[in-house]
Amino acid sequence: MSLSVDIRHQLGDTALAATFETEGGVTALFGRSGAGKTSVVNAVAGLLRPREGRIVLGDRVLLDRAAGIDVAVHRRRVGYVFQDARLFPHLSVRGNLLFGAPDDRHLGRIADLLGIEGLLDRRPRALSGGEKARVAIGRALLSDPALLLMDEPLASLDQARKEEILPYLERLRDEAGLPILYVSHAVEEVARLANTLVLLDRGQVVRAGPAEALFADPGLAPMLGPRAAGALLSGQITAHHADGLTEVAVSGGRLILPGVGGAEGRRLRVRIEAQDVMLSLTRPEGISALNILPARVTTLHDGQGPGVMVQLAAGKDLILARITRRSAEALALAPGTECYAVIKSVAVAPGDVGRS
Ligand SMILES: Nc1ncnc2c1ncn2[C@@H]1O[C@H](COP(=O)(O)OP(=O)(O)OP(=O)(O)O)[C@@H](O)[C@H]1O
Repeated sequence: MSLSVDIRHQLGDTALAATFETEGGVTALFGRSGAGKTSVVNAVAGLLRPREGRIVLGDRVLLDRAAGIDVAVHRRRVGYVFQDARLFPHLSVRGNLLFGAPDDRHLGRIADLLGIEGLLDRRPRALSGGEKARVAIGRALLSDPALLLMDEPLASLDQARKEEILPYLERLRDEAGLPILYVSHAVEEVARLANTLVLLDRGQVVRAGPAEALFADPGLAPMLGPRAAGALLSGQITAHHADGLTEVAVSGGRLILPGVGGAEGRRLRVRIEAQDVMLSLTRPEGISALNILPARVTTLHDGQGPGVMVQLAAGKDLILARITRRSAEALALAPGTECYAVIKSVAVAPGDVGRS
């Protein structure tokens, strides 16, 4: 289901002006603190009432200032998951899940989707942070929403709990069939989940579009953080090896990655960080790195320091490599240069690999 947002509002000193469209899946709102992410989500929920604009979900107009339409919060059919789970302490997990649900028909399916079937009779105080987050997501889903809003749902969790929940969020994205507007300022999370990326800065949308294209854009690296920049490759598991490595076919060749779970044939999204990619003009021999992909330089983008971000085409995928300007000059890299992208297997962390 599509969502179209086109709003303007004054927030103190910040002029919020957000325009973007998405066809469904996960749309991530990304930007630094104060960029306006929560305000956009609140406007979609109906909690913030923009001075001007239009918000349309599927064929329902939620807001149209010019036409005098402003649908009330409880009629918008949006589920909202906050950073802190906000569960009711006096209700069991079952009671929390069914609070606001029209009936309990979907309780079993949603509890199964989120892996909380065994927790239904517990009270929130007897849950871990990750379990609380999953119950909060379940409660939002059971209210029969047409759209799910998630404002930093993992921000209060440690890395291990985040890793625990991300696969459930991927399932939700792929199986629940409802659009998700997802606020985060964690690049890894956005890289795992987003189909569409909306980059916000000081209240304005800087860029909006398909996540793969934006992650591969060297010009956006400063905004994502040069150390966090990295392209997304789509691949498919072809074999699990006895030494714990997994072979993944990508359009430009094959990658050997450390222990990726999933059956052969499973489609994956792999994030390769730009700082983990080396470039060579000849195919390297006698090197420990297991991944060597033939590639062609498409663009070079100067950073502010001594670094340069190189975008390469490897098959149908784009890769980013962050190298020094000195190296780029020594190799005489220019658009069209044929080279090899060299990636250490262990540089790809388990959190960089997700379902696609
Ligand atoms: N009611 C308000 N009155 C005045 N200014 C506001 C109000 N609400 C938000 N702002 C300002 O608008 C800007 C955007 O805030 P918002 O909470 O949407 O940002 P955010 O990107 O979600 O930030 P964070 O990542 O810190 O949650 C901030 O500068 C904030 O101070």
